Amino acid sequence: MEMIAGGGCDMNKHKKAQTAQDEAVAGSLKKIKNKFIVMSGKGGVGKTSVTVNLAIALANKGYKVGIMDVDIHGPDVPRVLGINKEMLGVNADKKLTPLAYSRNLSAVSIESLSASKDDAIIWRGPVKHSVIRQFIGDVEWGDLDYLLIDAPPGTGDEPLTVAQVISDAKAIIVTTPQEISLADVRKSINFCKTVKMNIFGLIENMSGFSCPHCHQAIDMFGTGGGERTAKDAGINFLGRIPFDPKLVTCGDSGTSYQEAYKDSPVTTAFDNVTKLMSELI
Ligand SMILES: Nc1ncnc2c1ncn2[C@@H]1O[C@H](COP(=O)(O)OP(=O)(O)OP(=O)(O)O)[C@@H](O)[C@H]1O
Repeated sequence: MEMIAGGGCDMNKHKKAQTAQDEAVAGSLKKIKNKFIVMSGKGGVGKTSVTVNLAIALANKGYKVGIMDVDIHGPDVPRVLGINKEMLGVNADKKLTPLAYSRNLSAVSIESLSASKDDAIIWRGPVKHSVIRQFIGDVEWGDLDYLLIDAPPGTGDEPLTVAQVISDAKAIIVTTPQEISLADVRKSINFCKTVKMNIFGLIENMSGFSCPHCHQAIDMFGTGGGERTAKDAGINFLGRIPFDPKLVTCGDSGTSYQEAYKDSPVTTAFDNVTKLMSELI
């Protein structure tokens, strides 16, 4: 991928490239009906797991779905989808072709551009901004019903770039039920207000655990805090995803949880969230 950021001696050439990329970005976005950025105030609350599973649930319903992994420093989407051995292709128009997970679901991640998966990426904000624009404009996304954008935790360069470049992107905030996570959610809500990004709703992840032996419900991190926070902030509560250790093993091995555990409470929860999403848009 040719970088157009980082300065250049020929200003005219740079401006021309910038205009061509603006047009490419606008052209790609025009073909995508719904854009959602999945964000959280705190790390490890399950953003990637939620993004991937929402995408699979939507694709299973027949929607065309793309995942754009803008977690530049910790790109996990290809691994969780089980397509981390593949690299992005290039088509006849010199556009990048996303990784195909299934007929309805494709993904783009920085992970699928670098041959060495263990390299640390050390980029400043402007380079990340440029890469995210290229992930939109230089990728042949085609017509999509949903683009889900997996952002790193917090309110840094990546969500800021998404807010600036994709003006109709809406935020889905993921939290766990503990008070510490909920405090961080309030920061994400304030970030969205500041950058004028609509908040589509909030999902409470790791919400309750059903003991596999006695089936008793155990509230490991509490439950209901997400719904209360959503209500207080006047935003949609999209649902609760229960804690299930099998999600960890599936995520680590790149196996589809929803395929393996079709009737589980987690699969049902993702199905319900995606139903609600299509009702609310
Ligand atoms: N509902 C759940 N039940 C059990 N484990 C879960 C659940 N959701 C996520 N996990 C596990 O929690 C860990 C963190 O999840 P994940 O990587 O999706 O979080 P993240 O918010 O994207 O993390 P990061 O801050 O690193 O971007 C993973 O091991 C994942 O498998």
